[in-house]
Amino acid sequence: MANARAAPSSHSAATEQAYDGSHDTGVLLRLESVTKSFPGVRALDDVSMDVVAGEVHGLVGENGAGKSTLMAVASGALMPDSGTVVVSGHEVGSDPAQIRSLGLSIVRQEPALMPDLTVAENLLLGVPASVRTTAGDAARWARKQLSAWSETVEIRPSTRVSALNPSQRFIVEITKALSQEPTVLVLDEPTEHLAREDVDRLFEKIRDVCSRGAAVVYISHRIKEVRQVAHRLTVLRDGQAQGTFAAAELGEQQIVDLIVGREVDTAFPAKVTIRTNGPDRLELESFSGPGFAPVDLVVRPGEIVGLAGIDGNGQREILRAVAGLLPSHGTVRVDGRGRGVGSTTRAARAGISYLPGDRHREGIFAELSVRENFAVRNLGTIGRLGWIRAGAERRLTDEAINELRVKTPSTETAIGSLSGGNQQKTVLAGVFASSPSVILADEPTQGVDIGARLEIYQQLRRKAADGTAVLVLSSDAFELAGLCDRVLIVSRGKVAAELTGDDVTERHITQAVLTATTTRDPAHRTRGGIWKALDYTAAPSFLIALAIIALGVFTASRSEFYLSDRNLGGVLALTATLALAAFGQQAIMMTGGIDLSVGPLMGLVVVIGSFYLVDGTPAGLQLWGWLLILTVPLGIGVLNWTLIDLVGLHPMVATLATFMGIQACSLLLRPVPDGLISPAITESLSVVAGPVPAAILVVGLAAVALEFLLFRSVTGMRLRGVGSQAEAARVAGVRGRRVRLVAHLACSAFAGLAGITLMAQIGSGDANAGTNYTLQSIAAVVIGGASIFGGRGSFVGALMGALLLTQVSGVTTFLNLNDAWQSYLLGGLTILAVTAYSLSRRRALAR
Ligand SMILES: Nc1ncnc2c1ncn2[C@@H]1O[C@H](COP(=O)(O)OP(=O)(O)OP(=O)(O)O)[C@@H](O)[C@H]1O
Repeated sequence: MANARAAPSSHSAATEQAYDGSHDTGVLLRLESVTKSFPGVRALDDVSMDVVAGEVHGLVGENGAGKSTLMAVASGALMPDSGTVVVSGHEVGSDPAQIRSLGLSIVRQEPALMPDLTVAENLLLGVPASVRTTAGDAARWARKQLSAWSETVEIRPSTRVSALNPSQRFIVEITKALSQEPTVLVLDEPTEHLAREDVDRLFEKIRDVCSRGAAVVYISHRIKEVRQVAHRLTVLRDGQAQGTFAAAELGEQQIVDLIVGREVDTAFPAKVTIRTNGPDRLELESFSGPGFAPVDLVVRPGEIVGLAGIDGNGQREILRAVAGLLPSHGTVRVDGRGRGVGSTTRAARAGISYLPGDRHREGIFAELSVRENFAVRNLGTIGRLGWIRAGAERRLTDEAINELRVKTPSTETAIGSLSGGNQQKTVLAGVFASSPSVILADEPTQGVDIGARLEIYQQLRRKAADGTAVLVLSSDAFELAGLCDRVLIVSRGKVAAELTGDDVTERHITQAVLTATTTRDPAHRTRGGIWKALDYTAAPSFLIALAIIALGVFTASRSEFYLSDRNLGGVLALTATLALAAFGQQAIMMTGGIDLSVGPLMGLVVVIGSFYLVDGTPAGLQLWGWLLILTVPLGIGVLNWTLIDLVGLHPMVATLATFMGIQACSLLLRPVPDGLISPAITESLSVVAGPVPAAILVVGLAAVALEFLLFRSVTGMRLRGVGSQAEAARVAGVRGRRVRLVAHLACSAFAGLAGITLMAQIGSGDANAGTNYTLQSIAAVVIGGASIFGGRGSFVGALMGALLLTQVSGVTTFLNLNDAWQSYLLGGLTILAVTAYSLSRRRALAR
């Protein structure tokens, strides 16, 4: 950025290329008169733009100008109010799958990845079937795709996406887009989280894409990058196109003026040294944590200190440990006080305020309004005696968002609907207003437009001048050079160099980062330990097996009858029934749903059987009975799906309604238990092989087959993908509704099968026979490792969970415990399992 003011430029005839159709033959993406409004805002107003073969087309504009919305329309994710989209010569509607098959790939500001799926699975699901390999070959194929990005890439195909840091998520997203060999590649602020060497790699890929005749749309606020890479650029302002220009003919300042539409000062605020006799504002002494060795560091009042380094060298971990987000050892002093941090509450109490680098995951509460997002960081100022002072809240919010020029229809708008840059500004406004002693800022200007970027630099400088210590982490050496008084170069977990005074330049920082040669202390590598082990899919089954064996051995030592054939056979038969119900519950929970109607449905099957499958019923009528037993559950599955997916009811509400409806039908048909099921049928359903019921053998084989389907087939990946992140799955071309329909049908079908085995066990028509199975099936899958939020679980885990629950119900008798113990044990086990699994997931998340 030049230290100069420039006059706003007009759209000179020399730079603007009016499109006269001469490029028609090479147009790969055409947007014509596209208009799109959201409540309170016209995001796009009659915007037209052509992207031609072989070019990089820059798309620039302030935060909220409409760039992402335009590309969402181009990729089919959003339906425009009017206007047309033509991709590779075909006029298209809002059909992401069709547009993708025509060769348009998009890398969004927030990667559309499914967090519970592995890197390989995300890559596989994200590409069209024509490019895709088989599920069994996914790991090898993914490794190949990733190594095309870089031979030294540190992303393993088997790692869950939830454990990746933002930069790695972008690399996976870009790799996914590139592996489709796109005709039009849209990159929406791809470099905000990338380290310098990855930016260079990306530019190389962009050149490759163009050299094979495809086109790239490049959205960025980094004008230098846009000028470096783009052939032409289109400027958007307040939803209107300001023209398309040949990039080489525009200077940096001209681009800035076109974007902002007014005179902009692009100078960094002057650096001022403040001298005080007081203690250092922030002091780290022998401060160590996961990913970095003991660090000594001070930030004096009024100082802005930068942290630089190649991504993954520990600089982010230092910042996060000071913020209390990572465990640490050593001393942190703020104004000479304090000893350790260890938690975010203690950090906040010490006056440390953290601006997260991962805005989507840690920075915003997407469903809450702009006002609430601001307020949550300033409860100390706007709260009194536990209550929010509405007047102060409104006033401070208005002031803060005006200062940073947050573009929002109102402060009551949900922050999730703002453009990325405006979200970032809101989070920053909250941090600034909290008047902290120390500001830790991780990539403070990510996604922020040029005008606001300068405002942020000025605010940081003003905060520093007021005595706040500012520690900034940025992958942009230019930003660090312009903003910081000192820059620390972190390499392999250690501070390898310090640049001060005149040495704080972009060139010196880049040079120091690239030449830093410390060695990492092996003791400070990240440790996963037990939590990481628990995060593996098979871990719950393993733990349950241990619990079953321990409980079994203990009970057998107390009662010789426990290991009798009769008891074991009984436990296994009951397990088969519960496991079948749990398989159904698992299928639906995998998609993020829940089915409360499972139990009554089992009861209804028993009731139907008690009318048609009794001795003396003609064969034709028995056949009719079997037909009903098999089809009624499928009908219930369709009904549940209709209520949830088509009518829009919450799964809990919808299936509670069907729970009551089915129960009422069963009670109407069988107000009291009656109707003896034909012994011939119950006996044939209760065949045993030695002490082992055939049913449990079939159920065991089914669990293995289902597990294989879940983890080794594209269908299984889709099921998990929809539950893990429905929107990302949709972007990946997965038809969520269809997947949920299959899950509902599977759930009810398994409940029907469980009803049949239950019928064999109780032998007569009892409307209440199945009701307990609803909660038990949920408990079994949760103990088996499923997440009630979807995306995680296991059929083998569900079977093991069912076995443990059945075992627990039985052992109380052998241990002479009263019946209440069944509930204690059941509740205790569920809480223990859920706590262990959710802790393991949190600990396994990216640092
Ligand atoms: N789903 C939505 N609901 C409501 N408003 C929306 C939605 N998506 C975008 N907007 C609004 O449309 C306008 C344009 O947003 P868009 O994300 O396209 O801007 P942008 O140019 O990409 O900005 P940035 O550079 O900050 O990413 C903004 O005012 C934004 O708040």
